[in-house]
Amino acid sequence: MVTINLKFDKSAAQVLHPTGASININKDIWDFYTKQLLPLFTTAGDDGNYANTAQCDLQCLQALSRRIHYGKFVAEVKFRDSPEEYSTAIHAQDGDTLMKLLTFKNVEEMVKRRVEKKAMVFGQEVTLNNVGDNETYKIDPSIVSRLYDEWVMPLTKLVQVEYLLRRLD
Ligand SMILES: O=C(O)C(=O)C[C@]1(C(=O)O)C=C[C@@H](O)C=C1
Repeated sequence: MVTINLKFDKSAAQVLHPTGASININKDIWDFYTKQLLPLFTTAGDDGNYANTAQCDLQCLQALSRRIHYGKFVAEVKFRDSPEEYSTAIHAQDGDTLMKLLTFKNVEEMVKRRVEKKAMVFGQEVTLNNVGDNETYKIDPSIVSRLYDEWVMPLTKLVQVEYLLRRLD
């Protein structure tokens, strides 16, 4: 059982429809993180750094969970922008149409390029004599782009669909 709690302050929570609180996909996040993402940038073996590793895993999982569950707020904004359009699909409980309505491929492409660039800029090894080595990064920037393409954005959209399906309850 994965229990990573998100703490939104009270005023933020009131922006959402109350049933939004019941949406929690931390189990899916745990699964892709441990089974698919970690093997992309770790090597098998035991370096003995258990405490540091656990702390870093926890930070990553919390950051991912927060980012993905923010989809509730994005969905609320989208609903308020076009209530009629979304309501028709919600009344029909049509998740596929909701998914189409809330998807913006051009934005997704921009996000992927931006996170890859960020991983290049902030993931450089900086030494005194050599500020920034363009060849060596702490994490392969293309994996960061893939992380968003294959898991972060799809799961953010899943949260949005789940939220919208219950938005008129
Ligand atoms: O920007 C939006 O409209 C979002 O819903 C966020 C997001 C994302 O996760 O970054 C998700 C779906 C869209 O297709 C584009 C981007």
